[in-house]
Amino acid sequence: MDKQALIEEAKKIRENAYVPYSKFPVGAALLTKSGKVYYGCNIENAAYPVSLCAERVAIFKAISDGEYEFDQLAVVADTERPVPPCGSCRQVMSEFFTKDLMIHTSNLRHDTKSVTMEELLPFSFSQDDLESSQK
Ligand SMILES: O=c1ccn([C@H]2C[C@H](O)[C@@H](CO)O2)c(=O)[nH]1
Ligand SMILES: [Zn+2]
Repeated sequence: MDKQALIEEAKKIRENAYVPYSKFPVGAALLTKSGKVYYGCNIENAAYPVSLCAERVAIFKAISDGEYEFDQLAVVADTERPVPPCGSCRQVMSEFFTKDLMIHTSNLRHDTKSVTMEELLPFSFSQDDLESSQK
């Protein structure tokens, strides 16, 4: 599956978003190295901060299936510019994605900005930092 097809998948799953509060549906499609696609949409809650973004739903679904090898991620929302993932999602991505993994952010007009994990979250806190203090 190529980048454009993955963006289309993200656009489709966006329709399942549960967004009564923000009315801002987002879709994410995560391709594994084995060729499987994990889908995520944002799911909100009356207790606003409990809501989860589309990206994290897709990643957590994959991890809970025992999938850890990822190829690329697409994220789509109806924004003016390609939708930028939030900081919390960037941190979760950095836990599981290699620095060169491509993240394609897009809007409904298919304006797309593709960045690497390293570009999306440089100088990220990681397991290495924890380990370096556990001597
Ligand atoms: O990249 C993003 C940005 C925002 N949201 C969600 C969180 C919330 O449900 C709504 C408005 O912030 O959009 C995502 O799912 N992904
Ligand atoms: Zn997020």
